Amino acid sequence: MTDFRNYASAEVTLERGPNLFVGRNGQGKTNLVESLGYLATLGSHRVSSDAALIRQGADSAIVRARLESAERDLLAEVQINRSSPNRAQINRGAIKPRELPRYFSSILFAPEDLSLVRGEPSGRRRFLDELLVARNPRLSGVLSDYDRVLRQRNTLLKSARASGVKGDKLSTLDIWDDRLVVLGSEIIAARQVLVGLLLPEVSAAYQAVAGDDHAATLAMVASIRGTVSGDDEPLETGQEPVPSTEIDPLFREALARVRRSELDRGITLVGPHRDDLFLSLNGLPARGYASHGESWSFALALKLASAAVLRTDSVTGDPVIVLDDVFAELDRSRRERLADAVADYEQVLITAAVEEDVPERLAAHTIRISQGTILDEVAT
Ligand SMILES: Nc1ncnc2c1ncn2[C@@H]1O[C@H](COP(=O)(O)OP(=O)(O)OP(=O)(O)O)[C@@H](O)[C@H]1O
Repeated sequence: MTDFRNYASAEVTLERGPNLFVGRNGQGKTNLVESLGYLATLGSHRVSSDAALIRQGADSAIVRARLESAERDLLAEVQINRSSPNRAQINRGAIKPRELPRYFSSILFAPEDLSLVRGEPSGRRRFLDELLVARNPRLSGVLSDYDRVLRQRNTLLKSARASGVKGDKLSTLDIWDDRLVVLGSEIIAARQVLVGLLLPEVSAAYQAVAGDDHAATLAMVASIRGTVSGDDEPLETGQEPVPSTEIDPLFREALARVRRSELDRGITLVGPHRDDLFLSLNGLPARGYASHGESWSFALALKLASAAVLRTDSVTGDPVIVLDDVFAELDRSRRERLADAVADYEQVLITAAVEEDVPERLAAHTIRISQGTILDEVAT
């Protein structure tokens, strides 16, 4: 890392299996794993803009990683720039930054994950979309095109509202509707397939971390079916997937149905940006019903399930598992069960302020961090 967060320059060697980063609060443990997360997702789990990732006073940050697996040995690099587009390289050859996730995958567990269960639908949509892109980087283009069309369509709806609805505005709206439906249907279909893959993994992972079978399930709730999720009210039920050939016509019908309200409100009311992932435990919605401990187990189960899905079909092989500050949040038995659940992943990175919170078998390679400096590496 160069000029990444509080690191002026630092280099660290990671071993196969577990690597534990320890240090007092605010020393740079999370910053370090965040830099690797950036290579995998081109984003941070803590901030939505890149500016905070660049060291104060510097113009750009660089993250460079040597990625080694049975089949290949790559040098991946990303330069995050304050005032020009980011740049990326593989083996010193330029690539588009958005292609990086093709080469490296990682699943990050963090205290913020609790909001996957208890928070707003937008967090669950982001969770699904990051996993979609990790499995199929081409979809990042589809997702960003959809966002662009959505913004433009909303602008048009607002201006139609302001100026009184005229015929020419409506025919332009029809063109945007078509783009919205084509891109949005692809996203809805891909999310449904993903949820189908996650489903068996989530129930197994929940049992593995909680030690109980609480019948953890998940299902998409599609706004094109008429179930629009309010951002603050928990949903009461999930739904069967929409057959893939029916998504496009259902989307068009839904747009026709809500057109008047859309023109009144100046926003797009149906589409994948309004969908939710419904989570339930023992037949009850997890959001609003599950206890704190159950919600944590569910959040961990979602992340473990993502890792299991990536491991079976990603060209990048096992995702690197990153457990950022999670052990402090868990009771002893869940700590042990989480350690067991990640034990057979090729590489696991753990951060902790209190070393004793982490099960001993994960402390084989311990790295101490203080004030943005990698102090020493202790092999125990
Ligand atoms: N862009 C930046 N430039 C300089 N310093 C930064 C930047 N971003 C964050 N920092 C500093 O990094 C430190 C936080 O590091 P980090 O979040 O990695 O802590 P941590 O070791 O994981 O701590 P904790 O155990 O509390 O989670 C803070 O002191 C913060 O001021």
